[in-house]
Amino acid sequence: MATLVLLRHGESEWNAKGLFTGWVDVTLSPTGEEEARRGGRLMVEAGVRPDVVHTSVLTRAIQTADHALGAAGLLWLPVSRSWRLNERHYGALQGKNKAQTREEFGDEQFTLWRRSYDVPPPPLADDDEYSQVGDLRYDLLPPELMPRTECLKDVVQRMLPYWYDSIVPDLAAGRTVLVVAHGNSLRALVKHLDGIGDAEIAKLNIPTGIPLRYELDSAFKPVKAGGEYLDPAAAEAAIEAVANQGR
Ligand SMILES: O=C(O)[C@@H](CO)OP(=O)(O)O
Repeated sequence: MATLVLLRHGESEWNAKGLFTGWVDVTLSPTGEEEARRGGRLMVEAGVRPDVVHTSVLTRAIQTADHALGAAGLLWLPVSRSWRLNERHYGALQGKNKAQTREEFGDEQFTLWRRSYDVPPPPLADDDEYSQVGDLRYDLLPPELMPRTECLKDVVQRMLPYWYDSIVPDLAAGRTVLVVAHGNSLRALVKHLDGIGDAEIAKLNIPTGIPLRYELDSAFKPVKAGGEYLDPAAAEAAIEAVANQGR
């Protein structure tokens, strides 16, 4: 049996403003920093002690890991980072207000772009102010892998090699693994873990800053579907709020 803990970053400055973020590298809001510290305290209270940490290369996930580990007295843990855990690239929606986008394009199109499995938003132009083309942290990324937009299916495809090549070996070695990432990269991982269907995944939302614990069997599949939030009541309310963004 292996323990995996998933943690979505705390509220970011753009979550607070209701903007589509994707690969834009925004920082945590003060609320998000506190959420992250609380996430660390929840792990301590539940007796969950990660041995290793994996984060995306986006600042909000890195800051969340640091705040959570700091609160848990575990800042010294080994950390690996990968672009494969990044938030879904939101294409031309990056930087746009969610409520305004819903008003402009209608609820059906908004929901399709936001939660469908295989409909990506239009691509983001390389010279757009919110493009990541030229960002130093992607220097070693083969140019053909650099996204201009992604649907959730694309995220599953680029995330799974990291799951199998980097996270599963840690679990197989008996380590408790903490993954600090994003709403949609974690939806992609949960879809894989729980075997959620392409249509059903539209209904799954992940709250900020609340650790989600999975016990995994020898095939690295959940012993209990859906895992367990370390604060289930807070998670329920926060999930509802994420689902209703833009409304
Ligand atoms: O803007 C984003 O990058 C994501 C997560 O904050 O938004 P959504 O939950 O709408 O997919």
